[in-house]
Amino acid sequence: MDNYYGYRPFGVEHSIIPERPNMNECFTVWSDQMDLIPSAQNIPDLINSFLGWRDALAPFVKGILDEIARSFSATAAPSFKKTSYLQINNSLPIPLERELLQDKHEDGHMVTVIHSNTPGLEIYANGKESEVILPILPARNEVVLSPGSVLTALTGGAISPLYHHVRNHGLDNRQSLMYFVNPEIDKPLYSWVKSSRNERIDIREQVQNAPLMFGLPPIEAL
Ligand SMILES: O=C(O)CCC(=O)C(=O)O
Ligand SMILES: [Fe+2]
Repeated sequence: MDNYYGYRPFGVEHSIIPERPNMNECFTVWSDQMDLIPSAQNIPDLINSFLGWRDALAPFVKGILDEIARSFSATAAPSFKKTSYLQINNSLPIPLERELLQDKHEDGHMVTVIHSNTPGLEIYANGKESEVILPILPARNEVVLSPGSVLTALTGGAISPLYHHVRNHGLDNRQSLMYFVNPEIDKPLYSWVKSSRNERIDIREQVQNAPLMFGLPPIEAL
């Protein structure tokens, strides 16, 4: 797929249906694979800021995931660097008739670390069908950690995915920066909790194929 690494224009990615694309353009940095980004050599400052942010977040994410894994009697969380990526979304200024910049979704990853500079993000506080929808705006020195359906699979359903959408406030300078964290898939990845048939399920296919729901290609181990 063109436009998967580096700059991705508006129109490629959707949350529910392709006819309603997410109203933002993106820039993504996957793993350490700078050679996949067109013209990366011309934008070293941008790339280095992305990697600096990723390297600051990775130990924090590992600490939290290890703690969760241990509470389910797993030794540690799976490695995640090669299958995870940073993405900045630049929201497009559009008329308020379009209520949502991104429709309701969960990210389909293990966790997402989010920071945004202006309001818009709203969470379904009591699960997918929640009637309580709360705006979330991290302070300048805060991030939001959002669980996705891969963590749900790992925990046998104990941790639900956090459904959210992005409201259009008609702002012309809204950016959000996400670290989308996926477990590596070079060897079987078993859920931490046994199924009702007393088995541990290999969840690699789920990890790999989750982005298809947004019109994006499967996860690759880079
Ligand atoms: O823009 C935001 O605040 C969140 C973006 C988001 O949910 C996503 O890209 O998956
Ligand atoms: Fe999201």
